[in-house]
Amino acid sequence: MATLIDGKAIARALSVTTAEAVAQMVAAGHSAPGLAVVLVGNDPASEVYVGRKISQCAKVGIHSIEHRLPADTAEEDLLALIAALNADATVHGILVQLPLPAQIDAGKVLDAIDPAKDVDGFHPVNVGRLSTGTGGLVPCTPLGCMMLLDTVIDNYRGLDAVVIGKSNIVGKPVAMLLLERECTVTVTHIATQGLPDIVRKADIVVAAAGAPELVKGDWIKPGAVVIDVGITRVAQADGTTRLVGDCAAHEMAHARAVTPVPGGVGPMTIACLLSNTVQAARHA
Ligand SMILES: Nc1nc(=O)c2c([nH]1)NC[C@@H]1CN(c3ccc(C(=O)N[C@@H](CCC(=O)O)C(=O)O)cc3)C=[N+]21
Repeated sequence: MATLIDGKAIARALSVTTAEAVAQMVAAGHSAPGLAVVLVGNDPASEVYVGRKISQCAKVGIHSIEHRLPADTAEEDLLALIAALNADATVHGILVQLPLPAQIDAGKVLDAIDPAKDVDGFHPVNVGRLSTGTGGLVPCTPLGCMMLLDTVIDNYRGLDAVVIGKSNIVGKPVAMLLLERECTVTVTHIATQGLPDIVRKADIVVAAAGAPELVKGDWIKPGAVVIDVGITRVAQADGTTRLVGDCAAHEMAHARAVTPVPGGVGPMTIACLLSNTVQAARHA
């Protein structure tokens, strides 16, 4: 039976370390790290995630400031808020929840965040730093994926890693992190031809296509490690809903280890956000 990688427990352990780091900073006479969370509009999923981020901040001693803006906010008003947060010395991290409403150019907004406060790691400077392996803030979900992999793999050198999904938020940065560890990395996506056969070669599979149960059991090589980043709420016959990942979870028994959905990558994303906030505060 495949080992279930307990993302909840690993995230909890990381948050304990983060809380200790915060306590040390405060004991040394510094102010607590501050995280500004910006939510534009009222997408229900975003509200749930933002609420979770805020409550986790409180648990580790990070001072969070929530900025809620109406769905019809003009781009220039959001840019003005970002400028104010950049200039505010009590704010060490800035997170603008995505997706943004259609009238706002998300690229412009991410470009406007001070790279030193970009705890999501989405600013082009941090993307460049990741791709050259020269430090910077690393996106939370990819960082969390690597921490989960680290619990079952100690030497990545020469392993075949297949990433499914080419997003700027997960697919591309996680590919960079795997490459840094000297995996042979193949980045695939929903239009990749012969995807099952490519995945069959993988020692490590990171599924981040946002396509529920795309990856079947017979795509997975026996002994492979599977990180399931996908999280989609699907309706069931009885009218209730459930969360499903990008992998057919019940078909993964022959894998060496798998992450559950929920309880896998999701909790790590938030724990890494808190950890990035402390890192940004330390540098400041
Ligand atoms: N600027 C920005 N940064 C983000 O990091 C960001 C974002 N925008 N927009 C949306 C996505 C999605 N995301 C998740 C965070 C936590 C869980 C999470 O905690 N999931 C739990 C609970 C799932 C549930 O019950 O809903 C789990 O998987 O166990 C999931 C998804 C962060 N995102």
